[in-house]
Formats: sequence, structure tokens, C-alpha cells
Amino acid sequence: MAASAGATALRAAGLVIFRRHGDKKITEYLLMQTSYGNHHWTPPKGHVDPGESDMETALRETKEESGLQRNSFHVVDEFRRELCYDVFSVPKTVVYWLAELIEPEPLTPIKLSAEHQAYDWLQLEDACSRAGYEEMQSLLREADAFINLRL
Ligand SMILES: Nc1ncnc2c1ncn2[C@@H]1O[C@H](COP(=O)(O)OP(=O)(O)OP(=O)(O)OP(=O)(O)OC[C@H]2O[C@@H](n3cnc4c(N)ncnc43)[C@H](O)[C@@H]2O)[C@@H](O)[C@H]1O
Repeated sequence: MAASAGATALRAAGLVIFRRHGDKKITEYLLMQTSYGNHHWTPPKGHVDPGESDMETALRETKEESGLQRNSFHVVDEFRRELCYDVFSVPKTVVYWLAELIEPEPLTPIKLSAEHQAYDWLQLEDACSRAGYEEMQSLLREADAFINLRL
């Protein structure tokens, strides 16, 4: 939903989905490109509906935007981060958890909704470059360090 000046703060939630594959367990992140606006790339996420918890939103939006069902990934509860930025002068907070895909494609295909026009699985540096915004790059780097050290 597009924000307007004077509106109340925006809140959204989503999942930084990653997969590890091959003998070297290379980590790749799922980013999706919006079919509107400036066609930016983000992990699956969306606005928190009234009465919904952040986690409920993250799971719902992930399913709606990527087709990934709750049983196709493990949520990493210990990794929760908030991004804060302004959208048309309205402050927005986005809560992200990490989540690991259990079975890579083609067993678990990504099914985009009309909100996105493309998706990609990207290693850290490519994901940072594609995501663009500094805060998202920092989050991806923190996530990558967490995966390497703790998972
Ligand atoms: N321009 C547009 N034209 C037509 N329909 C639109 C639209 N914007 C939103 N919509 C509609 O809104 C719906 C989205 O709803 P949801 O799917 O529920 O919500 P969202 O992912 O939080 O939306 P959005 O893409 O706006 O959020 P983001 O913060 O990434 O992005 C919001 C802005 O913040 C920027 N941004 C993203 N991440 C940032 C960051 N880390 N730092 C600074 N700016 C950032 C983005 O480039 C973008 O400009 C879509 O169905 C679409 O129909």
C-alpha cells in the first residue's frame, strides 16, 4: 500500500529465506523484484494486518508472495532484526526472521504473485548488490555471519 504524508507509522514483517546446497554448502538468499514502483528487490514481506502478530504476517506474506508453505522452511527464531526507514516521509519498520529452505528447487518451487515479476537465489555479495539499500545489506551480512557461525 502506498504511504502518504501524515499517515501513521507503517509496519511490515517477512522472512530472509536462504538455502544451502552442494558439498560446500553454499548459502543463497531469496530476493524478489517488485512489479511496481522502482522494481526494487526484497525478501518476502508485507504489511502487518490489524490483529496479526509480526510472525503471522511474515508467514502469510511469504506464502502469498513466494508460494512457500510453512512446512517448507525452518524459521531461525534466534535471528530477528528490524529495519527502519522512511517511505514518503512516513517511518516504516520491517521485522525479519531468518528461515532456511528445507528442500531446494525443483522440489520446492517458487510461485510469484502479481506483486513480483522476478526472483533469484543469490550469494551474499550479489544479494547485497541487488538489494541496494544499506540497511538491507547490513542485515544480509549479519545473517550470513550468523549462518556461518551458528547453523
Ligand atoms: N509505487 C507503487 N506503485 C504501485 N503499487 C505500489 C507501490 N508501492 C506499493 N504498492 C502496492 O503496495 C502493495 C505492497 O504491499 P505489501 O506487500 O503488503 O507491503 P510491502 O512489501 O511492505 O510493500 P512495499 O513494496 O511498498 O514496501 P517496501 O518497504 O519494500 O518499499 C517501499 C519503498 O521503500 C523503498 N525501500 C525499500 N527498502 C528500503 C530500505 N531498506 N531503505 C530505504 N528505502 C527502502 C522502496 O524502494 C520503495 O520505494 C503492493 O501490492 C503494491 O500493489
